[in-house]
Amino acid sequence: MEMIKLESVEKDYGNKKIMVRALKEINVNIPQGDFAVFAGPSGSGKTTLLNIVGAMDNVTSGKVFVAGKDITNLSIKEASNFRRDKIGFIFQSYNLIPVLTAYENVEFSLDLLGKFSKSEKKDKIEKILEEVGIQELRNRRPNEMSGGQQQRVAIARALVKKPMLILADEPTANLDSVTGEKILELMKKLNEEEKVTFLFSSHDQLIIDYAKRILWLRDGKIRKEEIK
Ligand SMILES: Nc1ncnc2c1ncn2[C@@H]1O[C@H](COP(=O)(O)OP(=O)(O)OP(=O)(O)O)[C@@H](O)[C@H]1O
Repeated sequence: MEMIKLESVEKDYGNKKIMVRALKEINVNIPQGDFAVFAGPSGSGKTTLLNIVGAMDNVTSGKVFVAGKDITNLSIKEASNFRRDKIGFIFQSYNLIPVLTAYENVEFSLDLLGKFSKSEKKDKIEKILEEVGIQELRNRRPNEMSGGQQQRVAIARALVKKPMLILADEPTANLDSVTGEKILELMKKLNEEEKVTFLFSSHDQLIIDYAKRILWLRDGKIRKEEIK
């Protein structure tokens, strides 16, 4: 099954006077279970594409399908439900809630779904904290953890609801290369064992090395698709 399908996607920012065409005639097919990256220089359109796939931004023209659903013209409410139910997000700046502990940050993601009891949540959270290797840090707040540890919490938060798709925007940008590699190994394991589809945006060579599919962007166009 296709997890992501983009058909003739174009994206303009601005108005008639000052217009930036951020994406031009983008056609993409990413199958379920893939480990794919949008790669390319700064300003080439990577983040814009990731935001479109995550229903955080609308296209100017073209069609967007994710997990078999047409998400091209969702209302604000539909888009937010779609993100909550189908997608896990990981950001370069982690975006954890500072007043909550690691455990509570992960719990918050399940609370949004509103369908699990306290003990169901506990089982899921403990399992995922162990899987990402931070069980002993469960009571720490973000400012009491290293960058790599915070990124593990962010991964646990994205994964705990078992999303079909994880979107990760430059997830290794703030990590040293050893920590970045550990995080990527973890993501690869989750991709292989849990069959979660990963889509990255990055110019980090490490992510490009790990990716199974590389979509090379330049000036808002896909210049080359590389499959390993
Ligand atoms: N909100 C916005 N308003 C106007 N132009 C924008 C906006 N967001 C992005 N752009 C423009 O769209 C183009 C693509 O930007 P985008 O952020 O998607 O690139 P990127 O490849 O993710 O870059 P980086 O690696 O620097 O994050 C750039 O020319 C950028 O200046």
